[in-house]
Amino acid sequence: MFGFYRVASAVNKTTVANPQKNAEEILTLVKEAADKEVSVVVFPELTLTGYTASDLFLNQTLLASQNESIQYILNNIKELDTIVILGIALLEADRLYNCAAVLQGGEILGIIPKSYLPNNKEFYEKRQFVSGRDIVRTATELLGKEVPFGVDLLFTDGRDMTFGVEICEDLWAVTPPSNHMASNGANLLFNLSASNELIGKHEYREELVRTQSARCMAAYVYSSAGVGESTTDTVYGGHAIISEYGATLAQNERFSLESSLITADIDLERMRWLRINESSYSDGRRKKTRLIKLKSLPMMSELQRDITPAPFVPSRYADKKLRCDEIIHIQAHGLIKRMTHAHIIKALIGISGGLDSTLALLSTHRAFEMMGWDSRNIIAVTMPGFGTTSRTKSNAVKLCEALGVTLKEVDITDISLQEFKAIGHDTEELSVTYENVQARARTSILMNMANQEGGLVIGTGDLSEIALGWSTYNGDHMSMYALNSGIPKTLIKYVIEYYKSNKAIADIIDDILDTPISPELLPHSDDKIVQETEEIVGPYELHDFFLYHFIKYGAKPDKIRFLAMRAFDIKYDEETITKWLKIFLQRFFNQQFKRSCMPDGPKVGTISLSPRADWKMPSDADVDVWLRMLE
Ligand SMILES: Nc1ncnc2c1ncn2[C@@H]1O[C@H](COP(=O)(O)OP(=O)(O)OC[C@H]2O[C@@H]([n+]3cccc(C(=O)O)c3)[C@H](O)[C@@H]2O)[C@@H](O)[C@H]1O
Ligand SMILES: Nc1ncnc2c1ncn2[C@@H]1O[C@H](COP(=O)(O)OP(=O)(O)OP(=O)(O)O)[C@@H](O)[C@H]1O
Ligand SMILES: NC(=O)CC[C@H](N)C(=O)O
Repeated sequence: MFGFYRVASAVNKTTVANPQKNAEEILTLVKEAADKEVSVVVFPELTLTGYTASDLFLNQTLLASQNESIQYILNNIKELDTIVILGIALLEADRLYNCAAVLQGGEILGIIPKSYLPNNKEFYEKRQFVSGRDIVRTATELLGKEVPFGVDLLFTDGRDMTFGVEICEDLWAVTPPSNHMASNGANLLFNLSASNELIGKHEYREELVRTQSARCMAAYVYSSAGVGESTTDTVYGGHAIISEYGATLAQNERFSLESSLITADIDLERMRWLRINESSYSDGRRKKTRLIKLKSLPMMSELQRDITPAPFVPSRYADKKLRCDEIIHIQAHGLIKRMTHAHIIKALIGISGGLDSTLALLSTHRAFEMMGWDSRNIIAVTMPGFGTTSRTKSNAVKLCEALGVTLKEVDITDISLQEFKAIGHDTEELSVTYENVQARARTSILMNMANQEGGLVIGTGDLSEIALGWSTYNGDHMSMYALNSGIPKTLIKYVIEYYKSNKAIADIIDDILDTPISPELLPHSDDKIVQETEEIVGPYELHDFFLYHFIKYGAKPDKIRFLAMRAFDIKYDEETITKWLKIFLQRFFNQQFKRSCMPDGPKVGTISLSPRADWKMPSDADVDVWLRMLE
């Protein structure tokens, strides 16, 4: 389903040194996983014997019993598609290896030995096992059959999933084997562990799993031994973790007295496309691997993963002050460098009482504060036209007064009427010409005033408008420094909201946030806004969602629609989402020419559309292939 797979981490209740009893518990969990449409389920290290069997591993009876239990499990999973990864002790060439066995449909597909054996303090694995670090391109015999054996094994379904397996300490080593597995194409990594609990260790463990998933641009599924393991010297809490690209998707409650199983729906298609976008991934050294083909996997009937409707906005758990301060600092530092370099001490901003010019003014003001510059050198220009309402104008004026910046007013009605006359435009015809004449008049005034004042014009257009080309070419599209160009509309609102911590402007900001988004280019009716942007181009929350998935993961339109339906639930139906997604794609393609010559401006989040840095695209590319996916 659009590159999603359900994976599970199981922690079985263990009976040390009793493989047959453990096999029964394992089978119960495997059946639960299969019922939940899980593709792969991973169990803890040395699952069948228990990790803490110690010198009993050196006794023939335990090993024989373990192998019988493997056969028993194979017999019982013949009809299942779910892949099962178990920890086993393997006798090979008269040495004992601590291994992971990958089982599917009654067969062992491969066995991977542990590379790094912990051998200090509470761990003494080298007493029983040897490292399999150098085992490559070989096979072993188990239960009368030849099975691929080595650290070079990867498993693929031939579609979006390729996985590799490592064992506990492997992840804690300086160079975990999963690094190489990921470099060779594994986008899903499993770890079978036995990690005892010590004060604070679980936090470090989770961090390790999470950061390894980020470093490897993969999903990482971890299962550690738990209840029933020997407590002779240590206690095992049974930690299960599923992370994907730096985020933990699921984690269990440790210290459970029963078996547990957690699942998560991971997006492996996303991992593949992220990697294509990272040159350091492509530069990773490749080693020789053996790719084992999996049989068909269970199909997921429904996605069980939360998709955020506001991917650009920090989650409610994030520290708002930290996030906003970071954004404002990036903006302010961009502007400070530009102004000091150009020996310019004044900044000009067309101030409309809308969201974008409000943020541009606030962040410019913050930059001036940081530098101890006189805020009167910020020249805010209000330029009322045919559509300007008293609400927006008065908010603009009040904000400038509260911030102590210089406020100037230049009415653009006469200039616009003169331009209409000069080009022979009928003033009753409220066309795009009518709108753009005003937008261009404002830019022309700002730039001419900048020459007069020796100042720099601050651009206000945001990332969402830049994506949609919702600006007038060579009008508000142009400036000397596009301060908001890296911030999408949904994030602009979030940052402006934060500025309310300044009590002197809190009420004004509330009203600005409450005003419908509008270019105010068409004549108002009874001082009311007649032109609501989101009714014309569509809701910005949808466009920001589309933009994020389109750029960051190169997602196909049908997947973006699927994700949007999941994220927005009943707020928008499929027809509405499809309609605005088509508009997004059409505008994104046919408005590239505006981006190709956009002014400099700071990148703020992971997505920018600067033609010099992040996004290079022909201005005459055809959008049909993308639109067809929505038919
Ligand atoms: N691929 C291409 N390469 C080069 N040029 C291309 C082109 N496609 C069209 N063009 C040319 O570009 C021109 C069209 O672009 P342009 O003149 O900008 O005009 P256009 O994009 O048609 O109109 C601007 C729109 O932005 C809205 N707006 C303006 C200002 C502020 C806001 C706001 O809410 O913030 C919104 C305004 O309401 C209007 O609907 C045409 O003359 C066309 O020939
Ligand atoms: N009445 C006005 N006075 C001064 N500048 C204006 C006026 N109207 C528009 N502008 C300038 O043109 C830019 C684009 O206009 P627009 O109205 O779309 O933006 P906004 O009001 O700042 O924000 P939003 O697009 O979120 O409503 C503004 O940010 C502002 O710099
Ligand atoms: N079984 C192991 O390899 C355990 C070692 C590892 N450092 C841990 O405590 O998680």
